[in-house]
Amino acid sequence: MSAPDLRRAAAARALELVEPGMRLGIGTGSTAAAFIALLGDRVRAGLDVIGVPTSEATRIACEREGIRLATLDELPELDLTIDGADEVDGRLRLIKGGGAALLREKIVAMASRRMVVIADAAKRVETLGAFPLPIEVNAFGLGATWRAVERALAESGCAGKPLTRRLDAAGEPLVTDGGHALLDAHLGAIPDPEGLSARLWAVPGVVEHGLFLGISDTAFLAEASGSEARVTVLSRP
Ligand SMILES: O=C[C@H](O)[C@H](O)[C@H](O)COP(=O)(O)O
Repeated sequence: MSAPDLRRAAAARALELVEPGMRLGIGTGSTAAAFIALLGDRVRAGLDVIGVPTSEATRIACEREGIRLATLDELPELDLTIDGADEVDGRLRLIKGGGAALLREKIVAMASRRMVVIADAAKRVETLGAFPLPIEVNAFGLGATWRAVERALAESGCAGKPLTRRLDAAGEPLVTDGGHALLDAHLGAIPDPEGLSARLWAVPGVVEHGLFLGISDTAFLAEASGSEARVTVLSRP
């Protein structure tokens, strides 16, 4: 059972939630790409839905599949967002942004009545933080914001942990779809995600961070079971 097979299994389970006429938030990343491909098949078979993409990459993928798209200006309320995650804990708290799309992903998820996560079961963790936490920051005053973020991390019990600037595939500083820089906090473990979230939001220059807390209510997690994929449903307690 390959990783793409597991992603497809989780995506297929989420597709069962999609009903005709729904306004969908459409996530970013390799698992969301599997969902977009399956949704495209359904759309070509006659399913009428409209989607808001969470990144330029997703917009292009959806257009290729013939999925009707809108902006959040046109559709400020969505029924359901389906998206991947980099880590999921037992309370459905997430780290997202491995693909640099966290800002649009959070805006779209918050505009949705429901956000459902699709992921390989390997993304399930006991404690968030092994995956570097992405922090999107305004490029103006980056040095000062960097220092302030380090202080916020230290106050949250994550002292002395390295902060790095995300680079793109060409090795240049990455610029997000929103025109911002991205820092990655290599924390190992986040003892208090809610506290860290509040401290990061208090830093001028921080545009958004990759902690998604209290946003998603369900995760479909796929793992190999013999030659089959088994999808486990994780619900927020
Ligand atoms: O910015 C990207 C997103 O948060 C992705 O949903 C996340 O990184 C998971 O991506 P993948 O499904 O490729 O593991």
